[in-house]
Amino acid sequence: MNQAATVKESGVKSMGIKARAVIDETLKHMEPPIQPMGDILPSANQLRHRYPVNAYLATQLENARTAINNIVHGDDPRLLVVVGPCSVHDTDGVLEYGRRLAELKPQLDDRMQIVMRAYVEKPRTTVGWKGLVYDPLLDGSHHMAYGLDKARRLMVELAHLGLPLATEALSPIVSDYLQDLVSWTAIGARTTESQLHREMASGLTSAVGFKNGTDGGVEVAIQAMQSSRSPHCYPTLSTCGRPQMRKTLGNPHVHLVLRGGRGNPNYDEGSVREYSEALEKHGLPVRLMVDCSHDNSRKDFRNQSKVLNEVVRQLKTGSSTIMGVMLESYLQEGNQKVHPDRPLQYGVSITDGCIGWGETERLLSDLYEQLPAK
Ligand SMILES: O=C[C@H](O)[C@H](O)COP(=O)(O)O
Ligand SMILES: C=C(OP(=O)(O)O)C(=O)O
Repeated sequence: MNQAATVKESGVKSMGIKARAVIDETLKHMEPPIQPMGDILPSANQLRHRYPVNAYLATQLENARTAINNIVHGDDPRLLVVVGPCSVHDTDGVLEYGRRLAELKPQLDDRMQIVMRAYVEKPRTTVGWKGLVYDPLLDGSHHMAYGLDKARRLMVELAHLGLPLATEALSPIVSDYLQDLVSWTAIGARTTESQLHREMASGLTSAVGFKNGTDGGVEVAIQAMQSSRSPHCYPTLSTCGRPQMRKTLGNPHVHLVLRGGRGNPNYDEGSVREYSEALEKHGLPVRLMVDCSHDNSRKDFRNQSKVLNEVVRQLKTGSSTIMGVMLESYLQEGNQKVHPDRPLQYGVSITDGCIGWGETERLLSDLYEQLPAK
């Protein structure tokens, strides 16, 4: 399916005629994605030029980042809701999901800030498919130039739907290809303790959520926050692709994300109180996000609604600590394995199990009813 046409035909209901004209003008200049081309990668600047952030998107991104930062700091009472697929493997399916979410979003905007997960890199516990950027054809061929191109193109198209985007920043090099399109960034449980990721986070323009470690350890995420709030100096590649020493100012918008650990949840009232005290003790803002998936759901997507209900209960008792939630959701519920001889089921995750669109719509509408008006 022609993706440019898909966006054009989507009829973004919440946008005016002027905004649509800007989108059409941008899409006119988009060429079809480059084809697999071996191990030469374009530079981040080349790809940014190919799929640019125009003036319309720049304003939208700035507004979304400001709103998210305000929520993180407690200056906006709305709930931050990061929702979307565990991973992107099929850009058509993810665009369809994005169109549905973009249609729902305006009805929720006054009580929550919706941000869509566009996770194009996946961390693995040992080995496995590492995401669209690394292996876009899902067959171990690792056409990374094609993967980067597809990922950036998808993010531009989703952003044009009016959706702020979230991603996990995994490779500090890949981050430069995509970060200008991202409004909320995760540093995952497997990399929270890594100095490279803390350095990267210290220079990102988006708010950054540090997950607690896979063993449930929250201390590493608190240390990561302390590190990333400080300036850093580190070697990397420039956006032109040359080795560069990068100096960062420190990121004041870092925060904690509770995702459970070793099969045990950590979103209960006692845990939230304990981690709030730890944040306070370290002089950090007492604001955190609860990831309803991963070990908080005991890795069963059917438990995400239970986690969300408990978060709502805590919010209703007046807790000002929880400022956001994360849900793993896609078009169809569950997940599937990639098999070379079997076609994939459309709209089903190939990484962690997700709740389906029907449940997502229901949960978000119920959540809206239970949240106080702004
Ligand atoms: O979020 C997805 C997964 O939990 C994460 O990528 C780790 O997956 P794995 O344990 O299957 O490698
Ligand atoms: C991999 C993820 O989370 P975690 O780092 O908590 O496992 C994710 O959110 O996709």
